[in-house]
Amino acid sequence: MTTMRVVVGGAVLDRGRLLAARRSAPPALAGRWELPGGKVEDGETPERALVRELREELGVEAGDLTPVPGEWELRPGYVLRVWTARLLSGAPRPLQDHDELRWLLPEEEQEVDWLDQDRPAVALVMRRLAESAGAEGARP
Ligand SMILES: Nc1nc2c([nH]c(=O)n2[C@H]2C[C@H](O)[C@@H](COP(=O)(O)OP(=O)(O)OP(=O)(O)O)O2)c(=O)[nH]1
Repeated sequence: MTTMRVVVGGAVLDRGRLLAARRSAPPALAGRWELPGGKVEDGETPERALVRELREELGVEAGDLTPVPGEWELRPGYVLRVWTARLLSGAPRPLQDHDELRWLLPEEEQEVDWLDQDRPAVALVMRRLAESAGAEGARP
């Protein structure tokens, strides 16, 4: 039986923007932008892994996790799954694995060079953000 290793990615949302993180390693991925996160460890649920990774990498507490439908192959044996998340406390800082962070509005999605594997999930999240911004704008 082959076991797929799950890499969890956090689409951290705040005030209508998505947090993008620029990888600092390994050399093949450095400089490309991703959703912060990492590998689920043995015995850990994906949601707990994501909360842990966001704490380690960004120094924040995140919650209100909602799965983004879909699963994206990263390389043989590894899949990416994504959750939207809200900040409960702290301001994100690039503590580990990243050297820059940016908050992007939906129309700024293409301003960073996302890892290819992240693009479908990022597009879904940005579409939803744009829709909810539109709905808010339409309220009296
Ligand atoms: N964190 C993260 N990794 C991604 C994304 N997209 C993508 O292809 N990857 C790849 C890069 C890495 O090869 C792998 C995740 O590894 P990682 O280095 O972030 O995981 P980790 O924090 O658990 O690190 P480690 O235990 O291997 O040191 O998945 C993404 O959006 N977020």
